[in-house]
Amino acid sequence: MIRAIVTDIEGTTSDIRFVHNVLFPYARERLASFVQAGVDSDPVRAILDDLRAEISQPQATPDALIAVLLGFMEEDRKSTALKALQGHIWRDGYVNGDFTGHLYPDVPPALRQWKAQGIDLYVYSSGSVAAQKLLFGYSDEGDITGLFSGYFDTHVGAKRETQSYRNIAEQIGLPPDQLLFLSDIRQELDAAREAGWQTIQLIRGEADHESRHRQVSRFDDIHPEQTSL
Ligand SMILES: CSCCC(=O)C(=O)COP(=O)(O)O
Ligand SMILES: [Mg+2]
Repeated sequence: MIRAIVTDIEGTTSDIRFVHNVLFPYARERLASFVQAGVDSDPVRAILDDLRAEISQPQATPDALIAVLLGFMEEDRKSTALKALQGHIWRDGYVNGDFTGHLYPDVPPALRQWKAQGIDLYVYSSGSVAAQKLLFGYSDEGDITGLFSGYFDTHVGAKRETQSYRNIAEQIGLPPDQLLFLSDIRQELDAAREAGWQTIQLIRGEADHESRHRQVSRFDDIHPEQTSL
């Protein structure tokens, strides 16, 4: 029996094009000036210190770190420091109404139905917890953060590592076979399955013929009350 559902964002609840064509360029264009303006105070100061630790360069200057961050953005590196910084930059965009967090239309009704069935809902994304709360707080359908019982980011580990799902299960406090992970990425689902979780792959675009996970194209094709997913 499924007692909690943990969902990915990019490619699962939300269009990958929103993340790559709206959020990432918005952060890239503002990254250097945001860092330069905030270099002497938190949160920027703390994020730069975390980045120095992440790259083992304790003496790196802010300009050098800006270059590292832009390089990370280029390769879509899931750096915890980069993700924290992006979350702070995106805040302005959401608050100013430059964009709203994209949600596939099938997502909010399904989340509401699962919640009404007594299933707890969580988010796990490489985007920082603050960024996740912004996306769902300023979503196409308004603030839907009330549906979620908790959020996880790379502080629990990377999404393709099995230990991350063990850590999340421990924090949620449920046995892994009562947890369902939803993602578009086969390797993330493989890691969750390895940790004993149930898994479903969202296929919002291109088919994935190498996957051994059950596949659906919409949230309303998911029926967690059925024992056999
Ligand atoms: C909180 S929305 C932005 C998501 C993000 O920054 C990202 O890199 C998505 O990565 P994921 O591993 O969740 O696909
Ligand atoms: Mg994804």
